[in-house]
Amino acid sequence: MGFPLIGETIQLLIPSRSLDLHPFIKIRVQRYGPIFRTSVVGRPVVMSTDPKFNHYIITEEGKSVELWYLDTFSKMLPIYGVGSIQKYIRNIALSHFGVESIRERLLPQVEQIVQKTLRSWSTQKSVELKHATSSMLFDFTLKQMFGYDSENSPEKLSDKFANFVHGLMSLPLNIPGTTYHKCLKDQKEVLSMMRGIVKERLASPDKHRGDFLDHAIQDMKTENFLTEDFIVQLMFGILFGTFEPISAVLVLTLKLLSDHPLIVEELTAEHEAILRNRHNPDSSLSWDEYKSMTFTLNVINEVLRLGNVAPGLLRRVTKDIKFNGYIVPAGWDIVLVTPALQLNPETFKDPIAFNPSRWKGLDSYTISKNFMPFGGGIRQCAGADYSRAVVATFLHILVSKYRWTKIKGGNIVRKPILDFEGGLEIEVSEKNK
Ligand code: HEM
Repeated sequence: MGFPLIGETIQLLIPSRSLDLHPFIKIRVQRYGPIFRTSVVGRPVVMSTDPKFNHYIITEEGKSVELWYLDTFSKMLPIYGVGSIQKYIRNIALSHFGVESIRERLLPQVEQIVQKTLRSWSTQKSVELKHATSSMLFDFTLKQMFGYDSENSPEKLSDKFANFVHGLMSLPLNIPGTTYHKCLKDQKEVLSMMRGIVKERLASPDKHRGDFLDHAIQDMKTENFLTEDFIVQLMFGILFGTFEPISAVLVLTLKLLSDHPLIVEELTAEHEAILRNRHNPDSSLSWDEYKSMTFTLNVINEVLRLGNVAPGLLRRVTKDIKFNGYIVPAGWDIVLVTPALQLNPETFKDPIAFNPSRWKGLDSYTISKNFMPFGGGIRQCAGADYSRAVVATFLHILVSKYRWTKIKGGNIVRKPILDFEGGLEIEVSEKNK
């Protein structure tokens, strides 16, 4: 359990520079077995790499466990709720970013923003990918939510949001000059911009745009918990879900692809075939074309498996849990270490190798039990399909129309959230120029 109060927090936060399972987990699994206890950020915690226990806990949501996030996260992102609030958030997110919306509306719009972004990158000497993809996703998500127009916005709000995200993992010391202080300040500014938009909409209830914000305002008539402040926090929370993980996946994809030219060739062949088979070469990406990207979707699965963007699922025990002769008492926290399953050599041979072709041989049962980049059970990510569609569309335009080379960076660091030291700088140019 480590030292009094801080427990083993420092050991957990020691950065690891590999895609492999964090040494904190590896060492303890070797020493104590697949389920062990520790103390982190002043809390007693059980960490599990055991598939059976993990699945059991996922099905216990709302019975003997509930969602838990680190105190800094829950203070800054108070929106991830329980019960009817959770259902509401899930449903509204799915109705704007779920499969139906992707098929009916989003796919061509994502294609357009990616085309515009890549065209602009191709005019620059170099692009820092994490910053540039985050900015693209920020502008696009807010455009979907309330028609945000980044080009005519006086400030680069995506930079402020990036500072906020960066500060979330810093020491929570609110003193001028600290990262955390800046994080709170930037969060306030983004929230204040959103609050202004919500107020404007509430003041002109007759105009209907049919977007996310209209939907939420409409629901204020039936859902008591939906206040002006709740809607602002809701949009902020969904923005966070989009901004950080998708950009991390995009950066890791390009980092891994730049190290594996043969995989880029196979990917390019798939996308050139899609373009060749099109009746109208100017038509936009269709749902059927997206669904036909078998290899691309294997590349994305492989990146999600290795990336482990969510380093675990966090739960708090509300009623004593008995498992294999042990008791996890109420009040303890549980971390389901899903990366351990995704990097298990018995399921994924040579687990650290980037090998998208491995997915051809995996059956759906094995996948469902061992691959959980988007969580599982009733809390399974509402943005999973959208995230896959964004990455696939990005790859479609990139490999069919552009060339890129890595200039520098792409050094992986887990703290324990995936990051890239010094970012990843690339140069992009149009293929036919
Ligand atoms: C690569 C991108 C993403 C990853 C890896 C990811 C991962 C996850 C994970 C692991 C969970 C489960 C958390 C838990 O059980 O504790 C989750 C939940 C959630 N995600 Fe995502 N996410 C991604 C993108 C998105 C996007 C784009 C959206 C919004 C459009 C989104 C919205 C949500 C929501 C609303 C929940 C909560 C669901 C609930 O509590 O019912 N996510 N996500």
